[in-house]
Amino acid sequence: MNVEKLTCFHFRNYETMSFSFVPKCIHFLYGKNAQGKTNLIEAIYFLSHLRSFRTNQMDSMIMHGCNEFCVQAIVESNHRKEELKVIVDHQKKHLFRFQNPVKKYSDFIGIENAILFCPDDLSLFTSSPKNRRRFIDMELMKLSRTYTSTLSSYQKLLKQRNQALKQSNIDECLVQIYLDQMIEVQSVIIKQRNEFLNSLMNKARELYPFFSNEKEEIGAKYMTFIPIDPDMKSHMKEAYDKVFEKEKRYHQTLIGIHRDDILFELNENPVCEVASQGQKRSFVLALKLGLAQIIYEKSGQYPILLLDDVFSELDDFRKRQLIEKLPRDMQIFITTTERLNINWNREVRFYDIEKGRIKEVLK
Ligand SMILES: Nc1ncnc2c1ncn2[C@@H]1O[C@H](COP(=O)(O)OP(=O)(O)OP(=O)(O)O)[C@@H](O)[C@H]1O
Repeated sequence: MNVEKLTCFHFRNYETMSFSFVPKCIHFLYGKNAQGKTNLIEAIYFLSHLRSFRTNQMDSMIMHGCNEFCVQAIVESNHRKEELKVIVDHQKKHLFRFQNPVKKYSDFIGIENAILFCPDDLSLFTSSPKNRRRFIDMELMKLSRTYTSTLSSYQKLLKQRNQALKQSNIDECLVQIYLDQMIEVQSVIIKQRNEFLNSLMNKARELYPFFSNEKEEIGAKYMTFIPIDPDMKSHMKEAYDKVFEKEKRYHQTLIGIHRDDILFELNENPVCEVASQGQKRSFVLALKLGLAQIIYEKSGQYPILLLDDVFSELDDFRKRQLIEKLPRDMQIFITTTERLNINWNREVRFYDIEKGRIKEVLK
């Protein structure tokens, strides 16, 4: 998959920008601090995920003093062209594919499939469970439209059940109707999340030794409120029966997949407790490149790889190993403030970014 052309209008510090990029090539975005390198990567990421990796506030991406932004791209996907456009105003996102409006996010997310590796990724191990669930959910949403609709059904049912539990006179029959449906969708979601995590870890386990000098074992466990086995639905019924009196007192659903977590492990200890920064970096690199492999196996093409400011964080050994492991067919965007003296052994293009303007340079 390749971004062939990217157009930004009133996006962060890009007033109007339209630029063509080369397929399967490494694009090296160089510039001093605060010039717009990450903004450009954010625009590509936004078209893939319909959200930013830096903020939950859509408004903050609109150029100061303007009312809306537009990000548009021509993307090559499995030898076919896709034309994608998103306009964001202060109220909402407007999606277009080949200039036709797209109503459902699930029909848009993942058409352009980009994966990101940035310094903030290390917080995956230490931040709240919500971020770890989001990591898995975003990737599954890009890979499967049915996952997106199953997840949004769950969120809708959870909201409805919570509303029913909030009433002073709780309609227990109605609460049970929502619960029966929630149990059905949760068993699907748990299975998909768990299978995805297992296959991702199989890839990551193979890749980790390339980024680590030591012999270490990495692992991950999907943590949910019931045992993951063929009897999941009856386990759920039991668990909800046990907690129902408490739910009535607290007026909300107290257990469910909206509280699940992933426990990442290094030599069977929680990563957040034992791993050094370097080990966390190696772990995330293995996860992201493992993800690229999974996407390749499922879709027949590599995603676009966005590496934001990561080379300054990696030691020489990890830099070399990363370069060696980057698939040759992958289009890659790398931001950095330093001109790197590296033999890439493949086609590389260099760009200077200054005050929201991009210009191709020789080196
Ligand atoms: N909504 C916005 N409107 C206008 N300018 C913005 C907006 N949001 C951010 N900026 C500007 O974008 C610039 C930051 O761009 P970006 O985050 O891409 O920096 P960078 O080149 O990656 O720098 P660094 O190397 O420090 O990470 C800053 O000058 C900031 O003021």
